[in-house]
Amino acid sequence: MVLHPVLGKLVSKRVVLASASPRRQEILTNVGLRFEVVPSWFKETLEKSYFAAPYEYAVETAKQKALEVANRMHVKHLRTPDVVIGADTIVSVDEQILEKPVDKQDAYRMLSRLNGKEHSVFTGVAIIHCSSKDNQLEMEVTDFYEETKVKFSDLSEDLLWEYIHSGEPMDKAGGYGIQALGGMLVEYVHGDFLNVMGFPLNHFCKKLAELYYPPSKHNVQHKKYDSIPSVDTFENLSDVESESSNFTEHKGASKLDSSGMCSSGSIYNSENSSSVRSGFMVPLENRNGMPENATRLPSKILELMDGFRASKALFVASKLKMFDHLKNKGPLKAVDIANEVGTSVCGTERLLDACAALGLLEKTPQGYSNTDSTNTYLTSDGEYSLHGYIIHSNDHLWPLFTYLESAVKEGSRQNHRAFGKKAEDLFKDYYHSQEVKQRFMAAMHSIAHLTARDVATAFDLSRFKSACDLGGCTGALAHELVQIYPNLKVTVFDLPEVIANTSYFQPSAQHTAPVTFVSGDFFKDNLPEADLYILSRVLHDWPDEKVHVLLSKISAVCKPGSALLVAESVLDEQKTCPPTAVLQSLSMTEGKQRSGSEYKQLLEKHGFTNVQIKITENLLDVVLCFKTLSP
Ligand SMILES: Cc1cn([C@H]2C[C@H](O)[C@@H](COP(=O)(O)OP(=O)(O)OP(=O)(O)O)O2)c(=O)[nH]c1=O
Repeated sequence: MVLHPVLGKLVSKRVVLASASPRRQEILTNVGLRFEVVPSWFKETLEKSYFAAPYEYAVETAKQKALEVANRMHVKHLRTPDVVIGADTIVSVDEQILEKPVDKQDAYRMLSRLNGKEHSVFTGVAIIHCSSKDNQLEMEVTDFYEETKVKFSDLSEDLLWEYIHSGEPMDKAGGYGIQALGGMLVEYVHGDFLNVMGFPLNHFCKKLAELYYPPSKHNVQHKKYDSIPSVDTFENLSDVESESSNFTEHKGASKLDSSGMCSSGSIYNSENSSSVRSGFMVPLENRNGMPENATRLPSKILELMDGFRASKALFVASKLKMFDHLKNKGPLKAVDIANEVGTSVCGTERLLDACAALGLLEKTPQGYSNTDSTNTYLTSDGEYSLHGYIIHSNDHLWPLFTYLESAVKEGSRQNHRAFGKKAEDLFKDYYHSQEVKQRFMAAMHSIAHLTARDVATAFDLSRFKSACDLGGCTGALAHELVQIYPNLKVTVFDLPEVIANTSYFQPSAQHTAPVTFVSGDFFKDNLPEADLYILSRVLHDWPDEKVHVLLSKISAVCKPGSALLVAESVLDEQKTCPPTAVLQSLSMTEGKQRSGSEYKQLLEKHGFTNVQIKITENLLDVVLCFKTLSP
């Protein structure tokens, strides 16, 4: 999917759409972007005569909408978003700006002006990247606009009034909605249709590409970002990715303080095709080479020092199912939640306040309520719930990490200290305790379900007729695959104890081809036949020797032209990125996280060639390779 790598840059960020427009929400949701909606309170009352051109008004309004939300979220809830997106759509005819009609007469006035003529629809968009430094909000603003020309046919008075009485014009710029009944009024459209609906998606993706994939130093003269970057292969992963990993190093945005003032001095300077600004913060150094702000609190370090408290607060609130109660009954006071879950009122209040401080809850005089992303990810029954993984982190990983010091000294797992059992014995518990098994499967399911779409679409797999997901657990990836590739038959192959417990995790309404579950041990048993084998989150569990055994087994059953898809978090060549994968290594299992070149080497050794790696930035990256004639 071509757009995906660019939008993928937003996956790990807290994205807020500062707009109440259902069309904007729909356009961004349709392309898989996950975001919170916080409608802006900015009143659209800027003095139009101050703007030289109509689009300048739309851009400034979009910017003010986004700034208002960024500031409000920072100040009111101490919950600074990473990215805030604002937009404003206007219709312009004869140099006049038309916004939403205030009543039916106003709608009639607007539609009559548009009747039989061509007009322009401008949407201004502001993308604000926020960060909080010593509790001060810092913002980098990028803005742009898109113009689409629309021509109305000659329309009769009756038709105009009939349209107005439909109620459709009232919440739309220019008094019409091209995407619904209003489409009947339109003779032609020149330009981006979605721009008329309120959000120029294509230009937005190009702007993100400029921000996240800036031209490299070497070819700055030649590289022009008028297209959206597509799949990163192993060969071309190098400089663009590494140079773009830290947003604050990018040119192409203006830096604002929380008052909305641009540090370069200019508050308004928009161009259609680019918005290159100056004004980057460079740490000042005094003569001794000591950063001048050394006496200010180092926020990153403080954040890390407090990280364990934050994690535990999240774990405990999840374990006590506080987010579930709030989803069903919120807003609730601390005393109500304490009564529901059987905890102390004072302890509950402190925990809920901590969750609010961490941005997981909203606190108002009416009580506490979940944020949108808490409803989506933290309640136990949501489709994209991470509850299973959080409970696994609390019950299994937390005790292990308590013994990290011994783990580092001894270079081995600490299961015996954390659980009084050796790792092998603990593993047997998974088979004997139904509760532990379900918890572990729920944890694996959470991650597999959340990453399934990215894994399934990282490469075009439509050429394959059959796939076998080795260690595919609950079938979360398999179900996504059959949905995306209707001609693909997918088999999940996993241990009998796992397969026996998959029914709980199956999607309730199955509109797609069913997935087949087969029990077996991929080290010992024959593998089902397939054109495409999948190993998702399997290889990092095993040391190289075991990986060789498994790969040679797959290679032996793979016919030439068949492929192997590996989904893992791929480390950079320095092995310091991404941090989640690097931190996971501290569990000291006998397996390990590997870099792109390590995966390439392992796979090539077993006759797999044309190794391509796609960095998805959503926990799991994807490696695809093909079996050649002779290993
Ligand atoms: C011209 C046209 C506009 N529109 C809509 C897009 C925008 O939602 C709306 C213009 O109003 P806006 O002020 O841009 O947006 P909004 O009020 O809907 O939301 P917010 O201010 O919270 O961001 O008109 C259509 O849906 N179809 C059309 O054909």
